[in-house]
Amino acid sequence: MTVARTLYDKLWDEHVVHTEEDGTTVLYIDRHLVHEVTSPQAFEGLDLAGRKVWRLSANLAVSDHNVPTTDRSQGISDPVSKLQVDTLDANCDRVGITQFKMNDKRQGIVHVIGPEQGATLPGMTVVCGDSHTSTHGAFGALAHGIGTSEVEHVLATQTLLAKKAKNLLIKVEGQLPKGCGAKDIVLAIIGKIGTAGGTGYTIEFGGSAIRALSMEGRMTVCNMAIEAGARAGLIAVDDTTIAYCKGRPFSPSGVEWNQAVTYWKTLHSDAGAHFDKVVELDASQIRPQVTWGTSPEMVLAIDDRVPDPDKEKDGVKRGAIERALTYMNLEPNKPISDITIDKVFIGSCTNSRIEDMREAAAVVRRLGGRIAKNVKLALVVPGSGLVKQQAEAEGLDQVFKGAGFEWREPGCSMCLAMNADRLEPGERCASTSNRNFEGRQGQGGRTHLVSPAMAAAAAMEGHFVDIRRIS
Ligand SMILES: CC(C)[C@H](C(=O)O)[C@@H](O)C(=O)O
Ligand code: SF4
Repeated sequence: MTVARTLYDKLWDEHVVHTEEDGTTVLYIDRHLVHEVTSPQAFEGLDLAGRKVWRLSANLAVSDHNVPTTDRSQGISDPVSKLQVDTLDANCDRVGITQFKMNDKRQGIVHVIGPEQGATLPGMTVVCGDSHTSTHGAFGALAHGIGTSEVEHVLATQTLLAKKAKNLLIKVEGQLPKGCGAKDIVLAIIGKIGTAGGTGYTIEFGGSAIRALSMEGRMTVCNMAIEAGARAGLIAVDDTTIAYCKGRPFSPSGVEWNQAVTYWKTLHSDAGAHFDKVVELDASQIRPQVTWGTSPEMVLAIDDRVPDPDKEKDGVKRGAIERALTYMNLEPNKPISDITIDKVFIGSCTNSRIEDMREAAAVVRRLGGRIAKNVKLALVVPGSGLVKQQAEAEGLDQVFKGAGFEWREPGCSMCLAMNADRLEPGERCASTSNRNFEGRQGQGGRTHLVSPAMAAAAAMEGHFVDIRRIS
């Protein structure tokens, strides 16, 4: 009798090259995604050791963190950003790695372009020197971030040293309320289990609410597995996965497609497979989520109030609440819907895919008019040139621009302050990204994480609004 295995067990077993007695394993890596921030020293190390890239075709590179999102015809003005982007170009040209350069239509955020190109496929091991590589787990791929020295290791050997994590199943059953989506699911999960809830585990997201999500929604959920403490998040392969992969540039075709699909259909946890921990959420109870503090677990629903530290008995937690409220400049007990904002950012590898663009544009259309007077800047930054092209073909850019939003070129943009897009000290932002740490979007900037629909509504009204009322 064969032992019932989880999806994670299957993906792991399939890629083991060798295991030491202490569990240290040499894992074969199928896809290596490369960006400009974490690769320079890796290429340098390779060079110094006189090594070559083991399997060129397994690599795909793109610059995303440092690229400007405004007119690119004049190049990059910031010297530090320019150096990083130029270095990746030079490294890829020299060793022969396929790269989508800054002015290539296919350029975009690494976690958007991998799936879009079919470079991320079910059953693969996918790594990248970036913590949000967990995104690719939405395809039933074992995907996680690695450090710069590991980037070098993967380039040189096509393998990674790893230890197996435990299995955590997060089941989200039932139907989401109107107006709620994947971002609300994952923020609610993090609110429940905390930012350390997934530490030491690979999370499999399951249940009817997860199965009902599109691939875009599934990527949003897996993207934030890392914010729940897990390096990797997974979702079982089903017809939605297979339909998404069909016909993409790097996807197999013909006989190979049929063979691949046969294998991909086995990529789910077996009935009776053992999970070390199981967490359950009722989708019908999820409300539109807004973070109020400086960690993704500091999250509440739109109809809640800012926490009151005086009501917290645990001294450590009280201190954390007080510190977060001071940084965020929020008074205890203030209704979340009364929080006014200065800027809006719709983008990032969490929420910059075509469905996110559609979701935000639909809210703008429904509310009509222009962005609120107190909103100084509302940015919409598509995740890739191809997302941008598709959105423009659908007229979404016109909807945004007509309402006073800025429609930008693809990149990480205001998700983190590594390029020209940032918050000024004290500014408050409704952001569809994944991290609300102190200074994340610019020194002294204040970030509230929300869904694309919630961000669009906040831009139009100038404060957070209950999207359920306008859905
Ligand atoms: C710059 C990069 C290493 C970093 C990451 O690993 O996630 C960034 O993408 C982020 O989101 O903070
Ligand atoms: S969009 Fe943000 S979270 Fe994603 S890779 Fe870029 S900086 Fe990191």
